[in-house]
Amino acid sequence: MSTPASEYTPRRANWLASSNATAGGLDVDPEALDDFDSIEEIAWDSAPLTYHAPVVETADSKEIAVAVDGVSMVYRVRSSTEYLKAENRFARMVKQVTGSGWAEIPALDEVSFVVNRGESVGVIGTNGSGKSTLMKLLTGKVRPTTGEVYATSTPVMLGVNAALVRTISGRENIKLGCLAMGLSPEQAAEKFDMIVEISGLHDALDMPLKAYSSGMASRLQFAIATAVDPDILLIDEALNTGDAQFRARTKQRLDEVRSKAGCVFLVSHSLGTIKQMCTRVIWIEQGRLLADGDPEWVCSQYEEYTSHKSNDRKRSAQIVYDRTLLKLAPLQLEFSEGTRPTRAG
Ligand SMILES: Nc1ncnc2c1ncn2[C@@H]1O[C@H](COP(=O)(O)OP(=O)(O)OP(=O)(O)O)[C@@H](O)[C@H]1O
Repeated sequence: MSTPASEYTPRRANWLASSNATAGGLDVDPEALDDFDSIEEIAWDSAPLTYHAPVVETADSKEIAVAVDGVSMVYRVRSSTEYLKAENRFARMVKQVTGSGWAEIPALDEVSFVVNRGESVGVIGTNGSGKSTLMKLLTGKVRPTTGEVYATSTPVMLGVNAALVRTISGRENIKLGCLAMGLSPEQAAEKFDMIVEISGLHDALDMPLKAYSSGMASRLQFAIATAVDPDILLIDEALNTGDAQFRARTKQRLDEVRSKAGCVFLVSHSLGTIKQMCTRVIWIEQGRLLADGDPEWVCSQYEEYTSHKSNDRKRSAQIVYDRTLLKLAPLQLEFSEGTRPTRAG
């Protein structure tokens, strides 16, 4: 799908190459310079950036499961302070009295990618980067501000928020949950063993739910939610509640979905879970698609980025951001006649 990116020469390397002459023979280790923001400033301006032309991708209707085509999302929310930004005094007073100031919160910016059947895609990014927004758009329940999401079948969001009844047992909750998700009583009975198996709660099945720990309840909710057999499955953070055994069983279930020619999206802050479960990783940062590819590589860039961020090394974080972005070939989607999948929703 992607064209090999031309090699990116880190700016610091360029700077060091030119500075060797002036370094008076001193042996300077580039890595040792990482913490010096002033040096980063010099490095920053010394090398030009090169950007790729977009890769035009013709979507193959036999392979494709989801296509996200130039999607941007801006939330509009009422803001109590927005009136201060009104153009003149009168407008400001009106807004102040009516409280009608609106603030715009950009969440996604021109995101494009294609996911084929059988893929399991991890979605990573720091807090507020736009992962959940992307998931909401994939379900089709929320429309993007611009761009379009296409899917061959309606993606199903698997959350841990399916309602459970506290006063009845886990066993009864499984039956009730399946019926609530639209399964017939026969289908619910068929799925029962699998749900118990995934939840790992064999011994606690007849206890009322109020006696479950929150982790146990989450596992039960998650297991019930997996009873539906969606073609495209979206999971947002749900896997963080379980232990290693629970994750292993869940992986098995996700592999089943994938093997039935479906695809899975998994949002998680746990890179271990992502690497274990996914065949491909998408990194969304500040609303932009920053990387899309091999889980090991994308996660390692992300780890480097977050480590710089958490140590307040803004320049170094920015360098990792830019370097990673340069490896991404921007995608321009093209549908051949009659092959455009339906809009998600
Ligand atoms: N319903 C909403 N109304 C207004 N702004 C929103 C809404 N939902 C999300 N946002 C904003 O959109 C941006 C992206 O949020 P989103 O929840 O998609 O990020 P995230 O990557 O899932 O974050 P986290 O990892 O913390 O769950 C944030 O700036 C957030 O404040």
